[in-house]
Amino acid sequence: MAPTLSTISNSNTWDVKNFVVNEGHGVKGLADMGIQILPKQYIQPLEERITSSDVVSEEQSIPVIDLSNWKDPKVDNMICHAAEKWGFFQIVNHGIPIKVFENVKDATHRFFALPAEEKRKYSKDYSCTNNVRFGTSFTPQAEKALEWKDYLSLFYVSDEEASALWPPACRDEALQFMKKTELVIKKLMETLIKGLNVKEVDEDKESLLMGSKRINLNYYPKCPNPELTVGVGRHSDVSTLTILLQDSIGGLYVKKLGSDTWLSVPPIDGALVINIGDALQILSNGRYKSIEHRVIANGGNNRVSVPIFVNPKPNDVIGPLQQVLESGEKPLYKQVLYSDYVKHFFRKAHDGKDTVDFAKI
Ligand SMILES: COc1cc(/C=C/C(=O)SCCNC(=O)CCNC(=O)[C@H](O)C(C)(C)COP(=O)(O)OP(=O)(O)OC[C@H]2O[C@@H](n3cnc4c(N)ncnc43)[C@H](O)[C@@H]2OP(=O)(O)O)ccc1O
Ligand SMILES: O=C(O)CCC(=O)C(=O)O
Ligand SMILES: [Fe+2]
Repeated sequence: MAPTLSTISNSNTWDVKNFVVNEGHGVKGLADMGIQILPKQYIQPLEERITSSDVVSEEQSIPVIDLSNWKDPKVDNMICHAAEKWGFFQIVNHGIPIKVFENVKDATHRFFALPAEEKRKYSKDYSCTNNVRFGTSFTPQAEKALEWKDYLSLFYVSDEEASALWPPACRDEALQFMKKTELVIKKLMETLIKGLNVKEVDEDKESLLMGSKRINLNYYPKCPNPELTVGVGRHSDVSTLTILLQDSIGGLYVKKLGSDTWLSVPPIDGALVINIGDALQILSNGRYKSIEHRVIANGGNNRVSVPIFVNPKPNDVIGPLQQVLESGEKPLYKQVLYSDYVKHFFRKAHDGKDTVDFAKI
């Protein structure tokens, strides 16, 4: 029987988690019912909520790098400097048509507007492939409090597989976004690798740095008590590099390196947010930083974001690159199978930067 607004308000007697997670309604299903009070399953401990005293100032934020004159070596220096000191930056004038961004954001809204029965076909229990997964929160089975977010996660294998298995509501736009960002991703990676004294990116290196890609479509519905919960908890990405498209709503916060303060990442029309992931932190022996970030919930608007996670291949072994250690630097990380690293990340709740301990010597 469909729950009524009054049973929903009393989340002691109604199984919210079953409705949202197992029945595949997602948190959007909950928000669409018009709940006025946040169910207790979403109330985060105080230390996980972001307050104004945690934020430095709205004026200070991550670097914005203009790529219109990429031939200028200063641009390469800015990219490597941002990767070392901030772990996060935005790029503008990158040459990717804005229409591609608009299309994939519209497609994200279109997918999440589908009825629960349609979206559920792509959930872990029903999806005919591990490469397509609709879900909610992060790891509901391991989390003490749920996160206010639904997602569709698409692991790219080939155009043919995407055409056959990705949801028609968003597959062409997601694929187009991946294709149109390819060149920028390649150039960013070459710049970063040159900055590590690696002269040549051969086939093995290319696989390690960008052998696989995953695109997520994130949906954060309007929330009745945004101050009590989070959109995404504190984490760093397990990718080498993440390319993130956010809409105009805002809500992404990034930890300032070496401090306990958080900076908001303001939406800039036409910009992409770039961040270093754990795999590149490990490969660079800690020179490039994968930085903790999180997303707040929003009381006034629905929000979407679309990250492309650029990764090693699942079967690659990652550890500090030999070229980085040539100068006599001591390795900080051991060699680990990348899929073991990712499985470790996905089997626990978000816990800030703790995932990287898995690879520490
Ligand atoms: C969702 O909210 C998020 C997501 C993120 C993501 C940040 C990233 O950086 S994603 C980039 C990750 N890298 C890759 O995907 C490339 C390499 N891929 C692999 O190594 C494998 O494909 C695999 C991801 C390890 C899955 O391999 P498989 O053999 O299929 O293993 P399983 O046993 O099925 O899965 C292991 C474990 O992980 C859970 N899981 C798998 N895929 C996802 C997914 N896309 N989203 C969420 N969880 C996933 C799966 O349920 C399994 O857990 P069990 O407990 O059921 O064993 C950042 C922030 C966010 O909020
Ligand atoms: O929605 C955002 O702005 C960031 C999402 C994020 O950090 C992630 O999906 O890994
Ligand atoms: Fe992230």
